[in-house]
Amino acid sequence: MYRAPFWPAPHTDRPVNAYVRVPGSKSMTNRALILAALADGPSTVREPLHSRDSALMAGALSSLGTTIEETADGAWRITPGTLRGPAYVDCGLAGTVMRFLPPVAALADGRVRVDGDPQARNRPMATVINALRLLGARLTGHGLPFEVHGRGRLLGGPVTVDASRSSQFVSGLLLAGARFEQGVSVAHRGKPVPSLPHIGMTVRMLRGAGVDVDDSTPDVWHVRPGPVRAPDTGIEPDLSNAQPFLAAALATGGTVTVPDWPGSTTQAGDAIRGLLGEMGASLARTPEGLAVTGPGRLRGVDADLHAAGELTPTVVALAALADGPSRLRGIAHLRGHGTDRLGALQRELNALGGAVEQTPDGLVVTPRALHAGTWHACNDHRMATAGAILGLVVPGIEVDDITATGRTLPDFPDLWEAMAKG
Ligand SMILES: O=C(O)C1=C[C@@H](OP(=O)(O)O)[C@@H](O)[C@H](O)C1
Ligand SMILES: C=C(OP(=O)(O)O)C(=O)O
Repeated sequence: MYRAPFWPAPHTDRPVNAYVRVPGSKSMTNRALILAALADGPSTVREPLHSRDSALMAGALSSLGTTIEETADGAWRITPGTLRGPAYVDCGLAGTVMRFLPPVAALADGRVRVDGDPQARNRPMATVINALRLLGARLTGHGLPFEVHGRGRLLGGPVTVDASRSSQFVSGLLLAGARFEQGVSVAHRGKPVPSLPHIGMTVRMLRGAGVDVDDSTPDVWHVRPGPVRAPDTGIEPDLSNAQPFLAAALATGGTVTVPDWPGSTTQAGDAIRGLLGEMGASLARTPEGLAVTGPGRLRGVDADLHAAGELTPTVVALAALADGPSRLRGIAHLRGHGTDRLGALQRELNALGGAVEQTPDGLVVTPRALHAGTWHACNDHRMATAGAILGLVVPGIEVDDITATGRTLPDFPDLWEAMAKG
């Protein structure tokens, strides 16, 4: 079996000063691909993310009959086709593929088998499968792997789901909903839905494609049936992928600038600005981009990350280096991310001498002197980048599999090494 070589995390005694351009947003790229495949004509996705998660989405849509061509400048030209099986969809470990693709597969004519990495089988999926059944689809199975037996159309209509474990359950149904005969009305019942900005992104992008969406009542979303007119879409830089680089400025007391930070955005990752500010960073929008400068003393935080849980591994890495304890709340749903992120962060940090405790809905991090050791990425891109942040200031940390970053940022090792060298 192939084993990735351990990656000695670059270490520096100097403040990092760097300018780092990050590629396109995973969440926007994969939504744009779905909308383009469901549209009534060809469209172009400019500056898409090229990574494992987006390649899996493109591959899945291609296997269902969509034509996706790469242009010389790395854009994707997408020509919708009649959706049909038989097809095989590999979700890898990508939540966006496993939650967004099945409603599209339900519109296909023929059998579609959906599977992913062995670890993906632990991710919550029953909500998607049950909702599609209630909307008129025929599926076999209760989680990955499962099969969708489509008839080329889906009735749609009202459905109630419990989306407290993932906002992606809602986004997936909304993205395909305009193509259901009755559209879709999704009502959430249960504990609060996490990652709400991501549903905001779904709604914004649907409206950009001419779809009528009513989200005026909390926890209820109506998508009217009608055509999808995918516009040519430019993808913003991935703000969740920018976070480890910005964190390097805080960890080392340096300055990191990320160009093209959007003035306004639906990306949940934008919340990193407020968190870094609370930890003591100064932030400035300069002509070059968003510049973040680390403080002399890094402060602990008490933060509710319910809306932007994907920031947790970075915030935990910084919290472990801070001058006081941190409490992170509202993130019980991270136990169902690519790995159980709460368990993994606790285990990996404590193995290096840290003091992390789990609470029912989060983590308490008490800074301690950390020592050299191996950081296990658990196939999770954000676990891998958290190990890299710690390695910048703690000598002798190696990440067991830095290729885990390939899910959303295959260039991470090169970008990080260049940043650390200065
Ligand atoms: O819709 C999306 O693009 C995403 C939604 C969020 O998922 P959860 O709601 O499952 O946290 C987020 O964590 C994930 O990285 C991307
Ligand atoms: C949780 C994440 O991804 P997903 O749910 O899309 O796999 C993430 O990117 O942090």
